[in-house]
Amino acid sequence: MVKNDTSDARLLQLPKVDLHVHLDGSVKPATVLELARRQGIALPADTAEGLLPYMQVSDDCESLTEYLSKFQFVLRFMQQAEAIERIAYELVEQAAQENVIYIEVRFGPHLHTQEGLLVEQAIEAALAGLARGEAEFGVVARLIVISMRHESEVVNAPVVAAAIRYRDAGVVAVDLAGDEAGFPASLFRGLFAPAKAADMPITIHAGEAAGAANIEEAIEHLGAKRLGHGVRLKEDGEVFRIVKNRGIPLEMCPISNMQTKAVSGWGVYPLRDYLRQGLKVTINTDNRTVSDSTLTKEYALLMAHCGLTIEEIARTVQFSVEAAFVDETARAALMAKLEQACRELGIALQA
Ligand SMILES: O=c1[nH]cnc2c1ncn2[C@@H]1O[C@H](CO)[C@@H](O)[C@H]1O
Ligand SMILES: [Zn+2]
Repeated sequence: MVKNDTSDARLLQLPKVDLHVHLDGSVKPATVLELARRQGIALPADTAEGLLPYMQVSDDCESLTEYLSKFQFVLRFMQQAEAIERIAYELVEQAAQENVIYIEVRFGPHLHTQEGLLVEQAIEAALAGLARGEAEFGVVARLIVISMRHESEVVNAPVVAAAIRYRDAGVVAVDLAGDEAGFPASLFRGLFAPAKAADMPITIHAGEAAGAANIEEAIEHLGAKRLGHGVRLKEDGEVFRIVKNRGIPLEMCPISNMQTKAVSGWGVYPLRDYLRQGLKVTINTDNRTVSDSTLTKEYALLMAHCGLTIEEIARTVQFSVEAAFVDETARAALMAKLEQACRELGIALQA
């Protein structure tokens, strides 16, 4: 990796926003050690280091489905409210360590009901952990509730309904995640109709493991206001124009996109082209542990491999603030923080 010392120091200091990060993909291995001990669950290794192969993908990961298999291991330890609360709190802590000022954490509450927890209890636990983190570290932290593609509507409809009920308590949006190639967006029109009707923001994982048709479907029929990944947008000029003309932000996650083989390598990663063609590109971690990611690392890799300038990185943070699911007062406060820091760091922002 090419390193530029000056820009590296500024990358760490730059205020950041993470709009796309999964709770269950961002658990610290050391926390699993403690939770396993407390919950009486046997582990395949007795050090944090030794647990990594069970929690992180390796470079030879071949697909999104292989990537998703990593989540089974960690979900075993996330079936109790205290565990969810703690992991949410620790995710805010991890974010604070690299100057994240705003984070939208997402999780699928139904994945945490294997031992009797209710969807509502899982949501409350995650919200409590985020609130504790926000109070302690000063990172504004909100929750996005996920429905999983492989789950039936009988499971997913109550998840969307619960998300809508917790709207004023810190749930800011709903999402669809999981196996995109196996379950196209068109199957979920009915599922998101209540969120649309309630004017609850919707973001959809689309154009990651399947083509641009899923992006069009997510926007036109599911009501997506933002897109998770959207890497494969370039495959269809018409869909590209829709995304551009409507200013729909892309939540791109470069390291994850390399690992799931959404693209074949950094040389053909379209993020910089999208940015230069006027799309509202944001940069996110997806899964801090599974992908071994931080925003600082994502930025450095984009500068090294795709030629992004630090000004372009800051531009994407500006897009993230604009795309955040917050009210206008909160947005203005975040923008002011970003602008102030950029002045101090000597990074020119677009007016
Ligand atoms: O990049 C991704 N694409 C699709 N699904 C994902 C990705 N990362 C995580 N999950 C899925 O979302 C669930 C809830 O957080 C995780 O358990 C995982 O199955
Ligand atoms: Zn994701």
